Amino acid sequence: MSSASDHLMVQNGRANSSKVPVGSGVLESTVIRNNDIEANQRAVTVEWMNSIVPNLNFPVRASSEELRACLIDGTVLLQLLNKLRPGYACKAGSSSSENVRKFLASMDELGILKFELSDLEKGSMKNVMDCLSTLRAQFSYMGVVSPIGGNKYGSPHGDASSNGLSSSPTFREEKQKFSPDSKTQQALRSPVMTEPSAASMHHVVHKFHEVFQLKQGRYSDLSAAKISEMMKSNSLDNAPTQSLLSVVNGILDESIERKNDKIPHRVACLLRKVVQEIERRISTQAEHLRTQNNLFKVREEKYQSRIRVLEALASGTGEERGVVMDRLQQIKIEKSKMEEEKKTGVEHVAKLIKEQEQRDVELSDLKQELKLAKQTHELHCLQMETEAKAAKDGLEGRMKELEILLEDSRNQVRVLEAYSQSKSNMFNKKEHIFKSFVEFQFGALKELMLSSKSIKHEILQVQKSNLEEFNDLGVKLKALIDATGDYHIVLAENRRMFNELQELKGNIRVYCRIRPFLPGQAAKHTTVEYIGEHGELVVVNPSKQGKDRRRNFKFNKIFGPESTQAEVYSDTQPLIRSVLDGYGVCIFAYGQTGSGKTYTMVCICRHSIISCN
Ligand SMILES: Nc1ncnc2c1ncn2[C@@H]1O[C@H](COP(=O)(O)OP(=O)(O)OP(=O)(O)O)[C@@H](O)[C@H]1O
Repeated sequence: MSSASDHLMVQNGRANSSKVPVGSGVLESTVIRNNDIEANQRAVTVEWMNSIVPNLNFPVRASSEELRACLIDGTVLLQLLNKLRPGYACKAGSSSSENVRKFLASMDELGILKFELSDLEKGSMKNVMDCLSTLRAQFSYMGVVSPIGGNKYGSPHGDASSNGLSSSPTFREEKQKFSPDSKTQQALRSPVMTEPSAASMHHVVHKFHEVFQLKQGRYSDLSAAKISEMMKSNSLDNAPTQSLLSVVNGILDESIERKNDKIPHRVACLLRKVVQEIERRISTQAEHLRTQNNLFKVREEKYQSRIRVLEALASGTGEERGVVMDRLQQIKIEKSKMEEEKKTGVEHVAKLIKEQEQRDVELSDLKQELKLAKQTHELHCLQMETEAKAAKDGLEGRMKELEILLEDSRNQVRVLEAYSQSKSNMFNKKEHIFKSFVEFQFGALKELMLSSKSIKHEILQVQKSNLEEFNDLGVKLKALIDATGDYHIVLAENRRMFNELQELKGNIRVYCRIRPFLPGQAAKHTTVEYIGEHGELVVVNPSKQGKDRRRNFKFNKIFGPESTQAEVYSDTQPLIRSVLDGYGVCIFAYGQTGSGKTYTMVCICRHSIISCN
């Protein structure tokens, strides 16, 4: 047992052995001792929980609130229960209260005084710790037969002597070897070995059904090896008591039926083993009952001491009365404080009532505002509905228009698709034409390239021939240039000679041109009598006599009435050449009006333009 447990036992011993004195000091010391006992009991229980639930490591001297925080969700309680009752396999639920209820139901099943859910939530933790302490004590001291085995598979409540086993010589001999005390101590020393788990119990039951119950009535036929195997294994220790009793009854019935009072040796050994096991369990159970009895005695002593304390208080001395008066004074002070708090509370309530009235007024105002807002909102809703209806109608109309537009658009799309298709066909045709054109152009280009090559070749040949011709022409041109030089010299000489000839003809020359009669002139009577080849002119004036009648004139040349403009120009043409050669020349006409000056100089011909030219 742990140190905490030892300490608890010492404290329990002191509490039990001490006599309760009369007076408040005694009361206080008793209360303190009871508190110490509870604290130690709690520490032992916590240490026991730490040893069973893995990784719990809860502080041994934890406070009530710390314990409450640890146990409130019920998972630790269910873990504890699953460790103590492996076959129970109680899973944690969705809520903490569900877990705690499962644990409490299991406590009901085990017959342990349980606590209430409210105790764990907000009440005293003492009831909780008492329950856990009882659970610890039950599983620690019951040892051999667990509450599960006892309840589920039958407990050895029956008296062993009733089966006649106590009268058996074999039983008496073995009973001396395996006394209850030694077995109990063994059970207390190794509770795990003597306490069958649910899983092992199930296995053993199955095995016993196979080996014993299925072959009931034929125990004598069991082989020695089978019996020794069963006796060697520890499965007999873990077997349910009901099965063990069934085996004993079966063997005894078999022996009675045979009526020869002989039991085979191996069956007798098995019988002895089974009886020893039953005896051990009975003794363990008796030990447990004694332990429980002691616990109940301890509790009775505790309650007796409390009763005595209360009686001492009830019949206390003057000193106690003083203590009581002091206590009463304190209570009065607390009462006055509470009355003040109550007064403050009343004022606070009045204040709250006023505030509530204000809130009511505000609430009524708010209700009015809410009503107005509701009406406004309803009007607004109606208006909105009207607008929504109008908008809906408009949207429907718009939808119809859009549908018509959509249909038009689809038609246009179809037209455009057809147009696009025709365009595409046209483009394909054009592409085909263009390709053929390009091919034709490529062919033509090739022909052109070939012809270009031939032309280039011809040009080169022509250039070659031209070069030859140019060379020949150069030679000829050189000869011509030489000849031209001679020509210029000859020309200059000729010009010089020409001008000299003009000078020889006379620098001042007088020509006479006789105008013919103009059409429409009445008297066509001429006065020119003679025109000589070398410029002689004879004019006759019939109105005069003598030498004035005939007058002779001499000119460089005379142009008669039949002379043309060409004839006049041919005689003056060399003068123009002299002008070009740089000589000064002046030609002017002289005569009376209408004599033909302009006609001769300007050459405006009215009748014979050709002749003028
Ligand atoms: N040789 C000619 N042959 C025929 N007609 C001529 C000839 N000479 C002059 N005429 C005619 O005579 C007319 C007068 O000629 P023109 O005007 O040349 O005279 P003019 O001397 O210039 O006169 P004016 O001094 O008044 O200017 C014109 O009608 C012209 O055609």
